[in-house]
Amino acid sequence: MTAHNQPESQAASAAEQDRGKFHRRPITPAEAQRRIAGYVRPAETEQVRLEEAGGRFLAQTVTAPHPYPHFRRSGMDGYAIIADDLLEASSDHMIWLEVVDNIPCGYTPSVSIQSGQASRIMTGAMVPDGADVVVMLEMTETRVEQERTWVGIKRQVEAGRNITPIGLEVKEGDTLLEQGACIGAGEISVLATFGVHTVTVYRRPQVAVFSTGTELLSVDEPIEPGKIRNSNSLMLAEQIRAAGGEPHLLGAVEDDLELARTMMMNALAKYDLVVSSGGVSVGDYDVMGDLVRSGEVEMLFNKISMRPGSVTTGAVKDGKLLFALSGNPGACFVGCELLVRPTIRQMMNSTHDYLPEWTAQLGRDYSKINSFTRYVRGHVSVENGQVIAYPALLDESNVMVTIKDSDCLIVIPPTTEPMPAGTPVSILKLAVQ
Ligand SMILES: Nc1nc2c(c(=O)[nH]1)N[C@H]1C(S)=C(S)[C@@H](COP(=O)(O)OP(=O)(O)OC[C@H]3O[C@@H](n4cnc5c(N)ncnc54)[C@H](O)[C@@H]3O)O[C@H]1N2
Ligand code: MOO
Ligand SMILES: [Mg+2]
Repeated sequence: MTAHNQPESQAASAAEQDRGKFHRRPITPAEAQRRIAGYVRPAETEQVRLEEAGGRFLAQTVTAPHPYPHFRRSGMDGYAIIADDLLEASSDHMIWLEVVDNIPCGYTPSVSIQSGQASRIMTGAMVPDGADVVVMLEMTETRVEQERTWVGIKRQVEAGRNITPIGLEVKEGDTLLEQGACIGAGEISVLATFGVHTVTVYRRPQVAVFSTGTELLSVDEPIEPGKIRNSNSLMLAEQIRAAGGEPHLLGAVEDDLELARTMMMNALAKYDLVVSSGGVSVGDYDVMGDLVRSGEVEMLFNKISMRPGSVTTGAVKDGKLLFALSGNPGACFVGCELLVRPTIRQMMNSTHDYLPEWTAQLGRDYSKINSFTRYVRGHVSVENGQVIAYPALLDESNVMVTIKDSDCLIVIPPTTEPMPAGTPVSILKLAVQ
């Protein structure tokens, strides 16, 4: 359908429809986030092998079944002895102790140490009872006499040296990892250490992604006048993956209410979360805006006092959330980072659901004034110990190319004055690969 062959019945009610489109009540970004959070349902859980758990979110709290280390551990290759045996040692007075055992890693000592004795011991091996210090091999010399081995030491050593006590890192019963922790290399090391070889994690939220726009070509199609390739769907899929969700690319539909309705309803029925791009503003073919207002879904908001993405729309149907993001790539990107990413992470109980907020100095003047909060894409650098955030030179909602150069969103509060370089600003750090 083109603007020129619009049916008459539609034209007749255009004025009424327009009123519904225009009179949107903006809510703050924080209020939009709060409303969404009220509808987040936790994802189901599943068991995965530890080697496949990277990037997943723990659905169990893990406590330590034993202390770590669980035996007194030597930190050096050397001799386990009693520190008091060296009280008389000095550079001109070598103390000789009899070597009564040799303890490699993985073995238990065969004897306890008595005064006058030493056990040769390796790094990581179990320190024998009685010994309270391990003297490094380099500080010793040995001699063998009548098949008995002696170790000589010329220095005093303080008790406890080179012995890691039981439970130094972790006491039995300590909380190791909280539910909702994202499993990275450090977490895997902890879980492996304590024998957790299968982990209960949240299922990745299954997120449907589709775009609306008669102008959209798929990525493999040649360009045509008036048409563009559908970059938002793939961009969103990557953002969703990075947030911990599993994207499902459903393609694009033309700006047709029925096609969009079918796509949206099918997506809502099949997936945990639905994210669309395009068609949420006030244009004649902005079908997602119309759909959400139609009452078929419960609208949570259709205007947020932010730029880009002021027309970002949120809705819920049968307990499932729908995000109708703006078609403009910049607004689509920001809407996903501010609203979709936290939702995915909240579904997996993440304590780090929202983008981390830092304080920085504005790196160059920012002259656009607005009554809405702006989330300006930018990049951070540290200069003379100060975090500086440089706004992208092209940051309009419809600009695509500078998204890739950004590692933060600079928060410019509503203002009537241009903001000079050096002004303290909040920035939201983007998780850059
Ligand atoms: N009269 C008004 N016009 C507009 C307003 C307004 O308040 N009054 N708001 C503007 C703002 S702000 C934004 S943001 C956009 C929102 O547009 P829509 O969400 O309705 O998106 P579309 O109209 O479908 O497309 C906008 C733009 O984005 C391109 N696009 C769409 N989908 C994709 C995609 N999948 N990949 C790449 N690019 C895409 C599309 O071709 C358009 O250029 O409305 C303003 N207008
Ligand atoms: O949604 Mo538009 O991006 O407010 O600029
Ligand atoms: Mg539009």
